[in-house]
Amino acid sequence: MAKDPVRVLVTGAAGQIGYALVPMIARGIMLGADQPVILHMLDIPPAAEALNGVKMELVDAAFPLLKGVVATTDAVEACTGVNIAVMVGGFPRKEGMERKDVMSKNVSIYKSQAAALEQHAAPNCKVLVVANPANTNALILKEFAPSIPAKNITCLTRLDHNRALGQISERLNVPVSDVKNVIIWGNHSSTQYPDVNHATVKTPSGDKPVRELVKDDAWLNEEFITTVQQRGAAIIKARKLSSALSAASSACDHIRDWVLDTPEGTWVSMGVYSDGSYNVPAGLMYSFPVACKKGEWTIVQGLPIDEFSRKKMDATAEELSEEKSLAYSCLS
Ligand SMILES: NC(=O)C1=CN([C@@H]2O[C@H](COP(=O)(O)OP(=O)(O)OC[C@H]3O[C@@H](n4cnc5c(N)ncnc54)[C@H](O)[C@@H]3O)[C@@H](O)[C@H]2O)C=CC1
Ligand SMILES: O=C([O-])CC(=O)C(=O)O
Repeated sequence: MAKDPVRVLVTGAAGQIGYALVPMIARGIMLGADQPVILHMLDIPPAAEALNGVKMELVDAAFPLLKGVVATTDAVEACTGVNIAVMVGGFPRKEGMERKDVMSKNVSIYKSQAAALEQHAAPNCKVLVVANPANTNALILKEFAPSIPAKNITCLTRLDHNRALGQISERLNVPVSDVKNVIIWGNHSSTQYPDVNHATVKTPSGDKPVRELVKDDAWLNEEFITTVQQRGAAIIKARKLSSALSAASSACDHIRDWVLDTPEGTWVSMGVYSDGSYNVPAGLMYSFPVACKKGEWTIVQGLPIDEFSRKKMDATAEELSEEKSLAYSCLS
C-alpha cells in the first residue's frame, strides 16, 4: 500500500540552499524512494516572486513522489501540519563576517517562528535548524516553543561531519563511504572540534583506526582540524557565496538518519540539547556523536576523552554559552 505523504517545511526556500534542497526532498533523497512528500516552502515577501518561480520549477520537474507544494510568505500557513521542518531561512554570513555578526538578525526570526511551529506543526514534528548561528537559533527555537519536546529540535553539524570524512578520504585516498565515526563536538563555528580519535576506515583486514592509517598526528591535530573548522569560510572565499549543495545534501543526511536509523556500529554528528553528557554543560545546543533508532537519537556514551580533546570540547562549549547570553541580550 502506498504510504501517506509526509509534509516537509523548508524555510528560506527561495534562497540558495533552498534551491538545492527542495529537489533533493522531492526526489526521495531525504525520506526514501518510496515516501511521498508535500513540500511547504516559506520565504519573506521580497522573495515571493522567486519562491513562486521555484514552485513552477518543481511542477515542471514532474517528481513522482511530490504530491503537493505550498509556497507562501505566511508562517502560519507554512507551518500547518508539517511533520518535518528544515529551517534554512535567515540572513547568511558574507565574506569577512563572523557568525556573531549575523546573530541579532537571526535570533528574532527564530523566536517568532518557534511560536508558529509550536501552534501549527503536526504533533511530534522533527525540527532541523540550518540557518546560522545554527546552534543558537535552534536553542532559541527550543526555548520559545516549550511544548515541542527538546529532543525534536536539532541543528545541522552534519556538513562539518561530512567535511571531516571528506578530508580523511582524500588524505588516505580511500572511498569516503569506507570512513566512519568521526565526531564534530560543539558549535557549528570555527571553534567546533572535529575529532578523529574514534574514527575508522574499512580495509580488507577489517576496520582500522584513522590515526593508525594516517600516521601523522601533527597533521591530524592541526591542519586537519583547521581545514574542517574553516571550510565554510574557504567556500565563501571561493564562491563568494556560502556552501549550498553540500549544506542541502547534509541536511538530507541528517533527517534521513534520524528518521530511518543510522547503520549498526555507526554514529553521526547532530547538534542536540545537551543533557550534561561528556561534562558538556546542560542547556546548550551542542553537537555530539549520536546513533538513531526508530526516529530517536541518543548520544553515544562512554567514549574515552583525552586531555587535548577535553580542552577543545570545553572551548567550543564556552563559545556556545557566550552566544546564548548574546542571543538573549539581542532579544531583550
Ligand atoms: N549549518 C550549516 O552547516 C550551514 C548553514 N548555512 C546557513 O544557512 C542559511 C541559508 O543560507 P543560504 O541559502 O545560502 O542563504 P540565502 O540568503 O540564499 O537564503 C536565505 C533565504 O532565507 C530567506 N529569509 C530571510 N528571512 C526569512 C524569514 N524570516 N523567514 C523565512 N525566510 C527568510 C531569504 O529571503 C532567503 O531567500 C544561512 O544562515 C547560512 O549561514 C549555510 C551553510 C551551512
Ligand atoms: O560558513 C558559513 O557561514 C556557511 C556555513 O555555515 C558553512 O558553510 O559551514
